Amino acid sequence: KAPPDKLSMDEFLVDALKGSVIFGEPRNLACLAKTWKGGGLNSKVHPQETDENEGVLLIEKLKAVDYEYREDIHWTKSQGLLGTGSFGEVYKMEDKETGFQCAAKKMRIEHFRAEELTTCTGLMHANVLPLYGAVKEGLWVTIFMKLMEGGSLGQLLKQCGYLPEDRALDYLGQTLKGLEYLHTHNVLHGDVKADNVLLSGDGNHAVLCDFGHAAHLYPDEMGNYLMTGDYVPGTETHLAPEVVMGKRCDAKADVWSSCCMMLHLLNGCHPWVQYYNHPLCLKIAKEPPPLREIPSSCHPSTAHIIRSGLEKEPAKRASAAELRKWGDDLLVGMGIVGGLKSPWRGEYREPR
Ligand SMILES: CN1C=C[C@@](O)(C#Cc2ccnc(-n3nc(C(N)=O)c4cc(F)ccc43)c2)C1=O
Repeated sequence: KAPPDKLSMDEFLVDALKGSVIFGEPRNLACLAKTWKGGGLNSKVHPQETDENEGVLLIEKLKAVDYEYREDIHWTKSQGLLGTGSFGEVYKMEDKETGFQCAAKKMRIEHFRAEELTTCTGLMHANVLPLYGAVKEGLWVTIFMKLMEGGSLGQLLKQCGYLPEDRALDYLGQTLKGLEYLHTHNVLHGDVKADNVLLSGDGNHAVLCDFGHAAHLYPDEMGNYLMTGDYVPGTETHLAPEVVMGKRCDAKADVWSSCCMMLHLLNGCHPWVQYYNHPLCLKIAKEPPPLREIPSSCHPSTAHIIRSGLEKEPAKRASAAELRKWGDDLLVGMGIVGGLKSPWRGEYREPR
């Protein structure tokens, strides 16, 4: 290891942060998270230090005490399980000192990918779930985030079958706004689907969550921003052709997934599964896009948006920004400016 005066700023920061929980900056958390990858140093070198507690809290309502933030001592899970994300369970939690409530995703360190934090630290957008901090306690990593009382779009679909077109268009539009922001910050979400879109208590505000499959996008010699590193593929039914073919992919992979999600919202079932058996990867690579699953009752412009996002060639596929713009114009065209016509938890609709 380089002598202290030769450490980079980040290495210096991490050295100072190891073994403590502090109130700090997103950048501090990103640096520390990189040392948690692969089970962290201590789990191998010093197995006895498996209750070491370190991390960075990003909001003042989560209060570390004497550089510690431990479950059941400083914070506690309240009520039941909210959901299960990629490799983790999500709970409602409460800070014991402030009484502040938020959500917490807890996972074993072997399942933790530093990208889950390095991709979302420092990002702030109305349609991206805010990060409140993260701590490691022994061999567990817990990530804190804003509580979304409306639950996930996946849960909404289970309750009401499929969504009316105006609601589906509005949720797709909000998801595309979040994707547009991530893509301009060279982040690929990697697992866009209804389970990873969360809703406010009144169902009107949607945010993208779960960066467990996210990846940083880097420019190649041609200036295309491509994904590198160990991408863990997302949900099979929503994977883009270039992903199943193992090609290096770019932000357009998220656009394909967002339109697979739109088919799920409109039909109440995932694309492909009604026509093909597993493994679906071969079909996604070989077959034409699932355009026959676009409901015939859809507005022609809604069908156009989905077709443009389901182009098999990434270069020909629309970007998140283009689809979002068409979606906005369509909602205006449909006369939906002030508010949506259909209730957000309407009557049950038998999946098509
Ligand atoms: C910013 N950030 C930090 C961690 C993160 O990668 C995640 C996640 C994740 C995965 C699955 N599910 C939920 N999930 N969260 C909530 C909530 N916040 O209220 C929730 C509520 C549910 F009813 C069901 C699943 C839920 C959250 C991420 O994005």
